[in-house]
Amino acid sequence: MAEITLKSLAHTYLADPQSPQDYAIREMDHVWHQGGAYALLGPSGCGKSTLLNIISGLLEPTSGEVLFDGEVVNSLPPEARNIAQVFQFPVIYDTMTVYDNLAFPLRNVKTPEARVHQRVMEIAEVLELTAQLKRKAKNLTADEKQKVSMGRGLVREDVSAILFDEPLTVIDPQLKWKLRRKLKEIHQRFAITMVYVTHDQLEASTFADKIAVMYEGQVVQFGTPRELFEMPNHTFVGYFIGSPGMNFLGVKSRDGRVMADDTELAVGQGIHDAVAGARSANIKLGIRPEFIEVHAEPIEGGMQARVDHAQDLGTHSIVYLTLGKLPLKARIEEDQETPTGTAWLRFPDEHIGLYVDEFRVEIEHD
Ligand SMILES: Nc1ncnc2c1ncn2[C@@H]1O[C@H](COP(=O)(O)OP(=O)(O)OP(=O)(O)O)[C@@H](O)[C@H]1O
Repeated sequence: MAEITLKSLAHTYLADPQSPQDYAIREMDHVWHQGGAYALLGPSGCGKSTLLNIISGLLEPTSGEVLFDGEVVNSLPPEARNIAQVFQFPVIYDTMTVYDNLAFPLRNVKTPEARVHQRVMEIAEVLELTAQLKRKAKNLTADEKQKVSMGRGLVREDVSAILFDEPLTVIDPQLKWKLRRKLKEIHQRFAITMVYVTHDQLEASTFADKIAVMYEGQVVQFGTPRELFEMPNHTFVGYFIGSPGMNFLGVKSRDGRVMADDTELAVGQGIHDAVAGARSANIKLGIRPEFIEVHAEPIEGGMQARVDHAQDLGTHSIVYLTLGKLPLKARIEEDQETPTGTAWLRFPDEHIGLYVDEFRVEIEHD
């Protein structure tokens, strides 16, 4: 088992890179601590698989170092790194039985047969494969094959880490939820470092204690699901996490007021000072739909907005609003009145994030 450190790591697939855009991984430093359950979350093409393949040794980075427990492993081939990897599609031996497939990684490292049996039975039980153990892998369903593939990744206790690259893609939605819970259970039982790649925020937050959000080849935030929700560090995290994502309004300071386009925003002095003091003209105010106060009647300090429509989602509604010329989304709970026509909005200062050149800045509240 190992702590995995990435030091000044960068990777490009191009022979002659000219700009940061040419890098699949832009220079980064990151630590995956021993025993953690982590997710690597980001949209298609942000560099997740590239990063995983660098850690497992399938790919050599253009620059920087990969360290396992402080030892540089850049030149070690995958088999010497002692990493188990589970891919999107099953990697199993069709002609072998399920039992032999699960036993394979253990027999490969000369594990005594009694121990092989113990481990195979244990993993088969957790993954509910016991009844299939004697069957040939080729006769299994796609779901069952992927479970065997995951079992092969999980069966060795002595691995440095287990890397999962979107392992539940081919799994039926009902079973997906169950398998995620199983993985979590396995993690808690065996305390192996696990890194789980996905583009699905729900999948990431049900599995991981901490999530690394990747965007354009960079980890833009590494935090608990709650931190990512409450304090997104980067506009991309605000937009990507949450459903719907965070509202962002381009703002500037004019005559002592905070303006979004031609609309004055009712916000505290601390926010005004931060907007006025920003070193760039790219300033965005971010507020989550959950934190916008929406009133059906005028209230003191409320900003008047037009209600365009509401989407009833059963336990809550999403209201689509226009403030001045700017579109906004707000979440209204079941027991709250959904306004029609006009609404009055308040942005509580403590729930406002301010982003300069896309990164969150500190606000000194009064
Ligand atoms: N073998 C390759 N040769 C050239 N470019 C590649 C190669 N593999 C990936 N890329 C490019 O590197 C970038 C990162 O790709 P990567 O597959 O790591 O992203 P990802 O986040 O895993 O995406 P997905 O979820 O779609 O697999 C993309 O721009 C991709 O086109």
